[in-house]
Amino acid sequence: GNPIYMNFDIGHPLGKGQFGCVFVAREKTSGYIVALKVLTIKEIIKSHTEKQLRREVEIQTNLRHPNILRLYGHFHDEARVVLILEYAKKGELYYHLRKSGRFSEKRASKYIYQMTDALSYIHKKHVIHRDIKPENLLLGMGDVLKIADFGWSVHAPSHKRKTFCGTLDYIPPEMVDDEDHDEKIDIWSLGVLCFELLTGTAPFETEGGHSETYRRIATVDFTFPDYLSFEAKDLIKSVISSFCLCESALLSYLH
Ligand SMILES: O=C(Cc1cc(-c2ccc3c(-c4nc5ccccc5[nH]4)n[nH]c3c2)n[nH]1)Nc1cccc(F)c1
Repeated sequence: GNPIYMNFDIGHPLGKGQFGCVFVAREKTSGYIVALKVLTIKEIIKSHTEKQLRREVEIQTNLRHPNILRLYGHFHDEARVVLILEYAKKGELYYHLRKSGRFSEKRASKYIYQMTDALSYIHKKHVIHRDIKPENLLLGMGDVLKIADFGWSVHAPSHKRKTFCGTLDYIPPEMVDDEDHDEKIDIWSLGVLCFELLTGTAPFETEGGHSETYRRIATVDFTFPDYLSFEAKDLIKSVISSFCLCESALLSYLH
């Protein structure tokens, strides 16, 4: 029969993604609106992202959560791979943040709540996103947040036991970087995202180069604008510093 993309009326491009372009499309029989992401096989091979693509398809196919963009399926011909993704009616969160400069605490707290719900769902499945940022977030109807990209997500390392019995001195480096530490990377990003939604800027953003930014992250060197409520500052401080605390506590113990 016809190649499967004949089942879709292809509409306008929605955006040029990292690895390919995304089009709005309507499935002919059901009239269902979707986002089709077209990746050329040549590009996938050239950028050696085949393994990452397979992992992302596998992860995203198995995730079912209102705040995680659905991957309905995928198909390919000899030249390209096409992903059938959920269409998010209100587009990129980043666009709305730039347009309004910064969100009210009421609006930002709704998005952070939805993010937290989605993160606890994927962490229970031992999936870590590792790339939470406004550019990877979309908005569906009713202002529902949708995590769109799982390009850098991984399955957390499987652990025999949670706590170490005996001294820490003999544990290998890979065990130091344990699952809890990994999941905390997403929580750290949640703190950074919270700051960015409330102020329109990233907390450690600097005009200087990367080294300046790294220094500021390592020393948790950021300041809050005056308009933030005590609660907002308290939440961001506790989320960001809890990561540093456990990280530095563990490392200082080991040296
Ligand atoms: O590549 C992505 C993530 C992704 C999602 C999208 C994307 C981009 C835009 C939209 C939109 C959308 N709706 C809009 C409304 C107005 C303006 C712009 C809009 N974009 N809906 N759904 C989308 C989905 N681009 N890239 N996932 C992926 C990649 C490889 C394997 C896999 F299993 C998943």
